[in-house]
Amino acid sequence: MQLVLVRHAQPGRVLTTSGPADPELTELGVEQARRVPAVIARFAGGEHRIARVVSSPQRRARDTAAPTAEKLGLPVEVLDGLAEYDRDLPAYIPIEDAKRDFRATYDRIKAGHLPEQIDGPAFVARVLGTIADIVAAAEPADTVVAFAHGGVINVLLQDVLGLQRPLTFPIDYCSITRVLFSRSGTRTAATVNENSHVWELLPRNLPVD
Ligand SMILES: O=C(O)[C@H](O)COP(=O)(O)O
Repeated sequence: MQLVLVRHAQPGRVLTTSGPADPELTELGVEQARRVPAVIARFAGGEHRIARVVSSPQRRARDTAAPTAEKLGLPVEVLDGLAEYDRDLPAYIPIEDAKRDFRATYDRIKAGHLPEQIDGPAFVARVLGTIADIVAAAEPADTVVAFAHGGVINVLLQDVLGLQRPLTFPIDYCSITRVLFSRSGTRTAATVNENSHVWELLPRNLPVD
């Protein structure tokens, strides 16, 4: 089966809140999310079918999933285990803002490490367990589309590729990463961070005023 992982679109910045930060998409994020359905629909055809659309419970992932699920005529199945490592934190700073305003946090992520306050092994076990359940429930010709997060996608890639650090890859908003699971148990990272469908909508590629 093929697992197509889509990182959520750009969310807003939430700095102070009484509970966990759960930002909505920005206008740019909504536009990015609209680019996803046409790309995903190409994975259906022949004996291949898109069997499920699953999502992290966080709003930025669910709202990114919505246009794709609508185009496919499938529900968005929320899976708690696909939540990002930051789900209980009271702040969300988009990575392009962190680069400017929270340099130490940004540098730590870019060096491949989860934030200090995160229980890394518990996060990895929760994500890998959830993905193992998705794979076990799928038929060999199925594609499952999972809307998730940079950390979730990275720790799966770490496991599949045997990498040392949890956060090796820059995973762009609405980019697509595909992992193949064979009947015999072989796992293959087919593509990582495919982003041409949103290239000019990525913050670093926007026109400079
Ligand atoms: O890149 C980030 O901002 C962090 O890894 C948080 O993950 P997310 O933005 O993909 O939820």
